[in-house]
Amino acid sequence: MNRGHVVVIGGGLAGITAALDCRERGYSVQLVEARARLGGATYSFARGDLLVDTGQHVLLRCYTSYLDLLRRLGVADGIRVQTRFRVPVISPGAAPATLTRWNLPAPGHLAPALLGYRRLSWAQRARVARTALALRALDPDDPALDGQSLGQWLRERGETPQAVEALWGLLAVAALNAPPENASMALATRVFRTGVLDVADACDIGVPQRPLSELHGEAGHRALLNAGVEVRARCKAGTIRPDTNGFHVRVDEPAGERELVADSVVVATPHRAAAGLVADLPVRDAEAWARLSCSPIVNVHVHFDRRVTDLEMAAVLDSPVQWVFDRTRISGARTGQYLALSQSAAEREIGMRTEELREVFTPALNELFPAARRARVLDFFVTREPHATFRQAPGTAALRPAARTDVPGLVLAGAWTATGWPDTTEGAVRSGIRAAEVVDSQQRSRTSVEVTA
Ligand SMILES: Cc1cc2nc3c(=O)[nH]c(=O)nc-3n(C[C@H](O)[C@H](O)[C@H](O)COP(=O)(O)OP(=O)(O)OC[C@H]3O[C@@H](n4cnc5c(N)ncnc54)[C@H](O)[C@@H]3O)c2cc1C
Repeated sequence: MNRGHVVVIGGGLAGITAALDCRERGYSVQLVEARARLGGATYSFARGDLLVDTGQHVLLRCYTSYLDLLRRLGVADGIRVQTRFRVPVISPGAAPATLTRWNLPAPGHLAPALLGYRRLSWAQRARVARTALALRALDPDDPALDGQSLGQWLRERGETPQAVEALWGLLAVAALNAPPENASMALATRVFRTGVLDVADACDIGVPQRPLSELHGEAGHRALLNAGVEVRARCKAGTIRPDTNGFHVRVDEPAGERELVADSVVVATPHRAAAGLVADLPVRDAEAWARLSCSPIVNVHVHFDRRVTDLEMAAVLDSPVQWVFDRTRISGARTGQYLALSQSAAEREIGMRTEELREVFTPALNELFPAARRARVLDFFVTREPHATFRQAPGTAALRPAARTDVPGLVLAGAWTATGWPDTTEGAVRSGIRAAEVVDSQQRSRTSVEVTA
């Protein structure tokens, strides 16, 4: 049965999910993607003998929709989730600390680790416990929360700058790609409640064990073709024109320009591209989407000629390095050790040249890992994503649109839409699921009106 025809614009995780779900609901689907590959913001490239991910995409066990998508794509084994949350926290010249959870019901699962977290004084640890309980009582969907920053809220609870830096900020900067002073308290509440405080095992960290292009773009492409979706890569959507029967989508592809005709259109592009695509349509507040702005992520990649650390992953304090990941096995490196340093909210680093970054990060690694001083650097390179996420600042909840627009049949998806989640792989997948639900409910009500008319 064909319930109608859907064009999905954008082949990131949101578009892949929306296309698969629409197909499963009985629609014929075309997915158009401007680039030569699917996967959107998540991709890998070859450099020498390394397969490099442009960003380290970690997840939490509470990313249920994303993990379910990977099962549907047949690549669930490409993720390893810790059996129990454990993050080493290292800093130059100091004994490492560990953040971990115990097998206790929430929120007690974190109490032993907090008690043993030597980066904070006893008074600071007691304060953190009280603050965590207060945070647990907040509602992430409360619009008032979005008016303030995590930093301000923590200060009002008496959290010291050291506790913010060594604990709250450590997690928030990575999760929200924003420092606590610029992070929406509503999104921070979502991260800390859903990801850390409410359910004991929600915080277990998952790390992709295969390059992201394999996990998302290639597996997604295969699954879409198997499901019967027509995938048009190198196909950039230009304008969307509605008529009485649906939509005409003008696309530009290597063979030339053409028009696709659809009953429904899902726009699953980043927010600025989406605003451009709907600019001529009566979609309320589209011009405000630009105010979501962007936050950069920079990854510094260092390939040593030998092992310099046994850590697979660590958070770093008192150093320019934020997080370090051992990518040796996953990248297929044949010699030495390949580390990726992931720098979120990288406003400073995004404008620095590779040589300048080398001058900062080589000594920083030497301080963290003494074995690095004797190692030779085989390769040092940088990947910069200036538009990695939208700026997850106070006031952005009001700017994030719902999937349903004012134009029936025109539906939005993308990690930047109003999922209630931060700009994450989980948010992207949830937005795709929601977009397919809206397409289906609108199409059903339209066809039932036509039948009764
Ligand atoms: C460096 C980096 C690190 C990250 N780390 C993490 C992490 O650790 N954990 C986490 O959960 N999330 C992380 N994220 C965020 C996560 O990658 C995104 O939230 C998610 O991938 C967004 O998916 P999306 O489908 O909404 O958008 P996108 O992936 O941006 O996909 C949109 C697609 O639309 C296409 N497009 C745009 N315009 C057009 C057009 N006119 N016609 C056709 N196609 C078009 C684009 O080419 C793109 O493929 C990170 C992101 C980056 C960049």
